[in-house]
Amino acid sequence: MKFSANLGFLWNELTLPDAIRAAKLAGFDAVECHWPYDVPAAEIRAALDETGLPMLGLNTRRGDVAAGDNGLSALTGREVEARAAISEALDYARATKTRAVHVMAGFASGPEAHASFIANLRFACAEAEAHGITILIEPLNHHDAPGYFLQTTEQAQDIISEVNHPALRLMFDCYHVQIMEGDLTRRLQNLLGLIGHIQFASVPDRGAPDHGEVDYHAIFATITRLGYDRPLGAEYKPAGKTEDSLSWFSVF
Ligand SMILES: O=C(O)[C@@H](O)C(=O)CO
Ligand SMILES: [Mg+2]
Repeated sequence: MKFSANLGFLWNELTLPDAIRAAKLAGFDAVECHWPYDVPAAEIRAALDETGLPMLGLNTRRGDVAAGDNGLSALTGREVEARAAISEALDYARATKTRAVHVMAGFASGPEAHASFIANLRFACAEAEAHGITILIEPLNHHDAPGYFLQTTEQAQDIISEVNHPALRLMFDCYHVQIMEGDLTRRLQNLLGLIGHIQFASVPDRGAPDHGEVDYHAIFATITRLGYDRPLGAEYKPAGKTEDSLSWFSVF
């Protein structure tokens, strides 16, 4: 198996360039992050070049986090901000050779929110395609993100088929999908052609994948059997130091 360190959670006490170096030292094959915008892209690019690790993904800005925003692209009336966030993320991705941008929907519901999300995703896909960047959408669970627009893979599947653009893919985060829908093995199998990236964490505590209600031995075996060989995103919250949370790494 190949693994990507999600630096939003792993080594998040370090600067992002140093976290990239720590992931390399620990033996990860790739990295991904959440919101890298406080760090000049050139510094990230230098750390990636130095370590040889690819950056698999980053997220669009959430908006006004202090006011409760968690993404902008499904927010009717906030299209200008949403598209600025998408363009900013794509520029940052190009400058760092990051492969995918996760377009965050935000807290919203209903047909207007759906229409806004579709229109903003079409904008994102058209911009991304020219640069070979993938656009990801990710269902989040309703305990961690109550009221988030995108909550299930079924809803994501409908959105992907309505947008109907080759740049748009599903971020299948096993942690969120297990909480909302379960049936991980069948869902991975059925959605394989739509999946752009897979992430994992224990359920329900979002820790390392060596405990909890999901048997990651079985899930990773399924992913391998399906022929998916890209790095899987370790997006979990270490109980202590990241280095002390990595015993699962040699097991899988
Ligand atoms: O699962 C998550 O929370 C992340 O993948 C993310 O990008 C949104 O916060
Ligand atoms: Mg995730």
